[in-house]
Amino acid sequence: MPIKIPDSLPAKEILSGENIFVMDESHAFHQDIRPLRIAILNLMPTKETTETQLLRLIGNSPLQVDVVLLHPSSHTSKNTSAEHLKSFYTTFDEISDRRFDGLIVTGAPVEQMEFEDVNYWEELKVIFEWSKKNVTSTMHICWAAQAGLYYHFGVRKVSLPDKCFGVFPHTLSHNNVKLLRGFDEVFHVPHSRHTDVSREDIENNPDLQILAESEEAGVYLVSTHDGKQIFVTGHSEYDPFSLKWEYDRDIAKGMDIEIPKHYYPKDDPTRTPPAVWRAHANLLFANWLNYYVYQETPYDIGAFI
Ligand SMILES: CC(=O)SCCNC(=O)CCNC(=O)[C@H](O)C(C)(C)COP(=O)(O)OP(=O)(O)OC[C@H]1O[C@@H](n2cnc3c(N)ncnc32)[C@H](O)[C@@H]1OP(=O)(O)O
Ligand SMILES: N[C@@H](CCO)C(=O)O
Repeated sequence: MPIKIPDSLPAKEILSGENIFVMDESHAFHQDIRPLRIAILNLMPTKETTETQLLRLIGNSPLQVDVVLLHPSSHTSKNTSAEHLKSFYTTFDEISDRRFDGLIVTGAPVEQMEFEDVNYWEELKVIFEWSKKNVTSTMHICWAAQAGLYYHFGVRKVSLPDKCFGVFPHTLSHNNVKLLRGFDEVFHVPHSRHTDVSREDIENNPDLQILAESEEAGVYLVSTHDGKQIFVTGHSEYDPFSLKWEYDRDIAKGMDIEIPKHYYPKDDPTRTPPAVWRAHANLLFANWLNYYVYQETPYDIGAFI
């Protein structure tokens, strides 16, 4: 939340220069407050786990948030019960005439397919197009970041020789960007994917900026200059044991998979992995909700764009 201080206090100029969010009295006086309306398009097979992870992060905010859970109507879920979807989820056609302050599109285990072979791709394209006019800011996570960068900007998806799997150190590629406010100079994020986004395509696109990256895991955070679209290639929302669970699952299937990097103490999978990315995850979501959603969205959501 912004600090409200008198218009003429000297600290105002100093803090504004440091990109600390300061709101003067006249602006604060005119600010109306209402709950935020956020939609989560959950493409993960493990929907209950993912919705819990994302709600935990969204819930860590002083703002009231009304959440609408969406699943793709063109895909029949094998791993989430129809009862769960019927009780808690809706579909895009039910909400397409509404506007949202924020939209989160999750990852999906379809990264090794062509986008066009994913059975909800046509529906997702419609949702991506709709989001440009009907959502103040959209956060795309993991596969959704690859899909969104491809759909909106033609950025290619690239296969990796080995799965990018582990918890990697990241650094900031930009200063004074609101999404990065309060980030440590080095922070950690889990990644778990077989594909990457083309850095070259992102760098050649004047509408995109790389905000954070990792020597080992590559590009992590990308945004449009206006912050309406945020692309997150890792899984900051993952629980402490998500990577362990994926690793154990793949070993049980007999897959030839490397141990997640920088995860288990001394790379020993019998030891308990510490979660070292929680603070980053909370800050990323808090910054997005505050600066890109709450501060940007109009009070009268029906009236924008
Ligand atoms: C790059 C990223 O975004 S990473 C995020 C993805 N990570 C995860 O989902 C981790 C957890 N998931 C898992 O461990 C596994 O997917 C499991 C255990 C849930 C199921 O795995 P499997 O039994 O091997 O595969 P299964 O045949 O059930 O299909 C898995 C999922 O692939 C997706 N999928 C497969 N084929 C298609 C297709 N043609 N079109 C769209 N989605 C498809 C679906 O989401 C499907 O699950 P769902 O029907 O419940 O939505
Ligand atoms: N995170 C995924 C890989 C990408 O589909 C998994 O290991 O299940």
